[in-house]
Amino acid sequence: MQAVLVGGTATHVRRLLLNVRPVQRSLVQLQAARMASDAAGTAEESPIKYLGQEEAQQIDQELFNEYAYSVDQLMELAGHSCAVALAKSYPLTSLKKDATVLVCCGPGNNGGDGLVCARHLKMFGYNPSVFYPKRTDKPLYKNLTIQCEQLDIPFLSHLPKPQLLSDGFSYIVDALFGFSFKGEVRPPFGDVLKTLKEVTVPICSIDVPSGWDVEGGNPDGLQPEFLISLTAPKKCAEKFAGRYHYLGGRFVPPGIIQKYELNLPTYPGTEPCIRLH
Ligand SMILES: NC(=O)C1=CN([C@@H]2O[C@H](COP(=O)(O)OP(=O)(O)OC[C@H]3O[C@@H](n4cnc5c(N)ncnc54)[C@H](OP(=O)(O)O)[C@@H]3O)[C@@H](O)[C@H]2O)[C@@H](O)CC1
Ligand SMILES: [K+]
Repeated sequence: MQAVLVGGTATHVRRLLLNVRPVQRSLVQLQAARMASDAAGTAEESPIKYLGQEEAQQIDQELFNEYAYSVDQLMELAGHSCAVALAKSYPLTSLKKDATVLVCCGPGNNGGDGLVCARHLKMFGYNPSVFYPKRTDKPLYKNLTIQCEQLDIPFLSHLPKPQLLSDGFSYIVDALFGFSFKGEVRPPFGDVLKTLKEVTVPICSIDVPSGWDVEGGNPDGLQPEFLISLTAPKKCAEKFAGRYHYLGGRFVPPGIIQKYELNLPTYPGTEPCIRLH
């Protein structure tokens, strides 16, 4: 705490810390740190942390097991932040082709984020379609699928050729694999990634560009124009050379931010996402 007791803030901060419950302390400490750096006027923000694969999975488990969040909750917030960041990058009025968007969903939670994102894009006035080749039997995914179907979001039975995709869609959301992707791509996703590599419209990746090693990236893989990192960027995001890099998933409790030294930027106002570059 010494580092944050600057100028007239010391007594105020001590009083605050005495009067709050332990779970609130980290919030107060975060705020105190901000007050201190504001007061000093010199402190530079530490750089945001880029997570390794194991660390990302550890945080994921901690959110569920120790912080008692459910997958549905976080997926909803994550998918919503993806749709908002996409709408900021590709405003409805700037799109031709009736604002058609294709959302490609994989078998895990990254695919679930894609289904949530598709639903919110529809609510925002876009015309999403979904390609979801390997479905999971769990109720969460079934429900997300029904919710999309009830909004008349079409599900494609196969992935069209690159030329048709480029002609038919304004951009393509890549929600195939996130931080649990490992090893060589297995069928049917090799063909899917090959097709996506050939399209000429922007590819927009959720959390990790699919087919990239979560830490090392993939210089021969997809080169998305847009990436939204969820919770915190993964190491591979250092290799992202596209136009829009967002951070979303504004649900990380201060305890986790501190424990893993995430150094997350401050989200503006009530925004669910923030542009990193
Ligand atoms: N707390 C958070 O941070 C939150 C995270 N969230 C989101 O969850 C994402 C992580 O989700 P996840 O853990 O379910 O894994 P994900 O990356 O979707 O992939 C798993 C699937 O891929 C498959 N698969 C793997 N490798 C493969 C290969 N080589 N070739 C082919 N298939 C392969 C694997 O198959 P299996 O090994 O089971 O056969 C499995 O089916 C994360 O990135 C973020 O988007 C938010 O929803 C909520 C908050
Ligand atoms: K992805």
